[in-house]
Amino acid sequence: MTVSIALFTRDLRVHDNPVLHAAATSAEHVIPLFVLDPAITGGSFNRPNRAAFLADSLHDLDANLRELGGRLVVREGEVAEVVATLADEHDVAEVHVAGDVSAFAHRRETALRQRLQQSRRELRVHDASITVVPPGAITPSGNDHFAIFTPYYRRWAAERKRPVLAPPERVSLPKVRAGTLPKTADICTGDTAPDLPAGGERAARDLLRHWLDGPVDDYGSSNDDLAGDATSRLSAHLHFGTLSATELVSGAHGSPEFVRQVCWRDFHHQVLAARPKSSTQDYRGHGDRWRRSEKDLTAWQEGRTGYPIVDAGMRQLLREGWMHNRARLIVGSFLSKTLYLDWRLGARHFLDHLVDADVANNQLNWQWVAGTGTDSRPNRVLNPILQAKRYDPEGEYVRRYVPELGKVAGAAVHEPWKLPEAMLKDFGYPKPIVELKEGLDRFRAARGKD
Ligand SMILES: Cc1cc2nc3c(=O)[nH]c(=O)nc-3n(C[C@H](O)[C@H](O)[C@H](O)COP(=O)(O)OP(=O)(O)OC[C@H]3O[C@@H](n4cnc5c(N)ncnc54)[C@H](O)[C@@H]3O)c2cc1C
Repeated sequence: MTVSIALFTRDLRVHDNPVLHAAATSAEHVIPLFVLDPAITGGSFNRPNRAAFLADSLHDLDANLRELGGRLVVREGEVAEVVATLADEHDVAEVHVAGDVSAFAHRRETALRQRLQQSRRELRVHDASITVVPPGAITPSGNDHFAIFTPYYRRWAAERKRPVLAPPERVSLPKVRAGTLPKTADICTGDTAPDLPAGGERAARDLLRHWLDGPVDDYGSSNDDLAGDATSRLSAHLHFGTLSATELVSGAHGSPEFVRQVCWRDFHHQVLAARPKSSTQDYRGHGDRWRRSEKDLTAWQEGRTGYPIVDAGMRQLLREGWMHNRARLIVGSFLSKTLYLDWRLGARHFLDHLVDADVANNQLNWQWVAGTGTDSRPNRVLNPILQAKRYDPEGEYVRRYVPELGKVAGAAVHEPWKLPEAMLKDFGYPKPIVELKEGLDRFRAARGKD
């Protein structure tokens, strides 16, 4: 009898899963394993919104594996130790795991390899599981990664993608104790966002079907329409791997604008893989000496800056654990440029609340917005009023998330300070915490651009 282990990390699905597929075809029996590692549950990345999504996803994965004749095996403990012990108990020949790019993932892979080597067992790492094109698989001449998106995208688009894999026909377990599927509270305590989406592969596949059935065709013309909410909302599923990016791209090939956007995800992963320190250190420093202001930071976090479009984005984050990409760009520029506060503070707040947050996409998008990353125009500053009028022309998005301004019709909602003083007071909405010109002058001076 041969046994393999499929170690799930952030590939919590049975469809198009190279790890599960290889483990199930390389041995007669497979142990589909998830390990709750205290290094994760005790770390600063573990937050209620993602914990709830993870718990949903694990329960759903278990249900999907049961339909294939198996179930999810759960253990708690240090991952390399747990896997090695289980491998010894069942005389496992191969352990399969997805390749990943964060510093934690690198440490996990090294520890697993070393620990398994002690008992001459093999670790097989599947690099095209989390991204479409494995990080490092394509490089420009003379560099170990692409630092500019457009040339990366050209090469990425031309690259041959692996075929989409069907779920294994059968998942046959050896006799093994299943362990206990965790509830959200077992992973992390604290309040979740009131309108948090559900996790799990079934929810992902419902969204995918709906998305590919029509909305994806309009992506190029509507992805920046804040009120239209016309993006896929698949980001958390891509983060937890309840949907495979390869399958998404393969199904969406008729919408090149959408596929190009998904490519940003691979782009940031290959930057982080080559420059692990860019999760905390400037990718391209400008010698910034960021301001410090608890008051400004709190106003931004709570959505009380006095700029309705910024506040709407920040409150969407608190309500849903998710924010529209255009709003992320606006609030990010506002924090790091208009307020000139350290991008790491913004990234930290996003990590605390975003259900889709991951190190590559969050930290490197923050660096892009702050001009310390891969943006070729690092000193551009988004004017929140112009952005609001362009991407929320009727003010609908703002009224949805800033109810105090619910009675202000049309685009007037973007400049409440122009309303009669008494009316504004009645609404209880704050005055702007900074003049835009003051913020712009300060930023330009700091970057030596005045
Ligand atoms: C400051 C800031 C922080 C961000 N933090 C994250 C994060 O932690 N996690 C995250 O997944 N995305 C992040 N993004 C990127 C983007 O905002 C989200 O991926 C997107 O809003 C998710 O919604 P959607 O699934 O409807 O996207 P869609 O527009 O439908 O796009 C489809 C998929 O493409 C990928 N994608 C789209 N845009 C980007 C991008 N700019 N960078 C990387 N991948 C992208 C995502 O996986 C997304 O789900 C951030 C952007 C900014 C400006």
